[in-house]
Amino acid sequence: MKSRAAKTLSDLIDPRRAAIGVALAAVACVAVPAILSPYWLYLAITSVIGAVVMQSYGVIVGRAGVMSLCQLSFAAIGAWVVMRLNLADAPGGLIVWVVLGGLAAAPVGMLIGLPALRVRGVNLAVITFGAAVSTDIVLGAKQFPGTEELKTVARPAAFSTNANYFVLVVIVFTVIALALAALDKTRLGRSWLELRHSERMAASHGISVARSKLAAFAISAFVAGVGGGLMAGQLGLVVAGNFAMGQSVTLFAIAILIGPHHPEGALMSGVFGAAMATILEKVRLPQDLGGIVFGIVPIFALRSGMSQTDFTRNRKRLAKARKQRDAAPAADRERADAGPPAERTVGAPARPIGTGPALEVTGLTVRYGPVTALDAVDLTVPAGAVVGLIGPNGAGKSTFISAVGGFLGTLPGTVRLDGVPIDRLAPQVRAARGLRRTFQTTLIAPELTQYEYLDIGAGRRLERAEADELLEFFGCPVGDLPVSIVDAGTRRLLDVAAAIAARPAVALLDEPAAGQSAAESRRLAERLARVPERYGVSVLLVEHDMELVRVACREVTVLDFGHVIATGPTEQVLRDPAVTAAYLGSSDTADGAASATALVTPTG
Ligand SMILES: Nc1ncnc2c1ncn2[C@@H]1O[C@H](COP(=O)(O)OP(=O)(O)OP(=O)(O)O)[C@@H](O)[C@H]1O
Repeated sequence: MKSRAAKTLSDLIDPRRAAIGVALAAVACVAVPAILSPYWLYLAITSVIGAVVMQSYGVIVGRAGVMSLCQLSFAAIGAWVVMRLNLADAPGGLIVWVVLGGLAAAPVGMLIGLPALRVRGVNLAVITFGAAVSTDIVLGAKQFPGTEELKTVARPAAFSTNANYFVLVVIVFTVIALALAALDKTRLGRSWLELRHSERMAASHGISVARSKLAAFAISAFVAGVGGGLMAGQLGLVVAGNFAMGQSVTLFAIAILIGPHHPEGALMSGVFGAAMATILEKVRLPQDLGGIVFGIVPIFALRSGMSQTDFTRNRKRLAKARKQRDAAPAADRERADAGPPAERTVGAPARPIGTGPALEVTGLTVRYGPVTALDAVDLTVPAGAVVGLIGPNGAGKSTFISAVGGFLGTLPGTVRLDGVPIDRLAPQVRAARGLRRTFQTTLIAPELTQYEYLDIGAGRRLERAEADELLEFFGCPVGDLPVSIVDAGTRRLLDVAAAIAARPAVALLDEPAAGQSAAESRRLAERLARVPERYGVSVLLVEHDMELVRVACREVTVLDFGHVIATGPTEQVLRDPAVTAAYLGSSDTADGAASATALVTPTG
């Protein structure tokens, strides 16, 4: 049986899909030039080149979720390089020039991507639009090389006719589509998906948000540059108007609407972008209608939160997954209800547990303006322990997790992991060093499957047996189910499994039992108590469920208004009158009253 861990080409590219894609491309290469008149063939070439440019939107907008409005500026760079090399009769010919054009655009993409490290959303859109405006101004003032001399771009002999040039652009489109599909399966591709949903989640899995975004800008600029170069090859001479900033915005709207991160979406977008004006002309409708349609329709896509191709693919995937789930043997569900297997026989070995504290926090202070959320908090998680962090609502528990995880920047106080100071490190570096966290609100990308999410968490490709063992242990349905069909409570457990999959020194778990029934919560508590011995991971557990805390934690620290009011063995701390008083102080909330009752009435 083939191992999941061995990353072969067929792991990166679905052979069936790739074969279908290549076959369709081959049919198009034969049929389109044979069927279409020269006019429509020319339009078909324009559409496929448009589709290549849209593939660049597919990377930056569709995959990474970054609002970029200057993709045509990158295309202009590609075209410029091709025209310059053509004017100089540089060696290599058009195909080499096109690649060089893409390579020239990539660093410019990274440069424009630098502000994206600090700003996002509309602000970033404005910055990228500024780049498009600057390109417009520069191109308006300076002509493309070769236009004065009227030296048109020389096509290679094999692609000199339009019929053959169509074949070339289809090949380029197909190669890019296959390369991007393979990239989707790599850690970089998955990191884009996480970025699109939550940068904090990505950082918590050890992913560098900066590197992933810059890579998205560079790759998307490369693809757009290739598109621009092909455009120069098609037209012979290009002018500033071919890359107008307004066009960049229209293509962005098409990207949001159609979803060019899927090959069929890129093609549809290319056809729309290139042929819309002609179709309107043919049916005798005013050209302005195109602009109005592209202004209004994306609003619907934004409201559904999905592009057209995502919507269609999602529906198919959900239907398939529901069938898969309903067909799951009853035994599987029963197993989730029973206790976990006594011994772990698969997967990576447990992390060796040290002797000193796994996590040692001293004097940690966090202020949000006038609110002191944490005031010189000390807390230790001994190696091999599950320690509870409890306290009424607003006590500072989540702030503590974020602060220790590095999500609130550099703060007063020290944080040591396995004896090594980590308090000056970025969140993704802390995660990579062995400090993982989960969030109160999980934002797992619904496009992922359970296995894919565990792979992201682990930072490596897990064996199927190892993935199933983790899922089973934490009470998730076993198998590679799409995340979109598992309920919110199960997603939290999946989050915990993904954190543990990385074998960190310490996992900070923020209310993992929220959304679980009392019985499920009890089961989770029993399993969490066994995490150190089973996986070698020490745990800090934030919870409101006192029954769970009692079963899972051997020690507890209690926070109230950002101060530690008690710390020590669980039962002793829960009987502390100061702790009960802190909870009763918040008994105006249902949570506080319930927790205060649970503190004094152990049910274990
Ligand atoms: N981003 C923020 N800006 C300003 N104040 C904040 C922010 N986040 C938290 N706080 C405040 O800091 C204090 C601690 O909040 P925190 O969310 O850490 O408490 P908690 O113990 O996790 O509460 P809960 O149990 O309800 O999750 C509260 O007074 C809260 O209002």
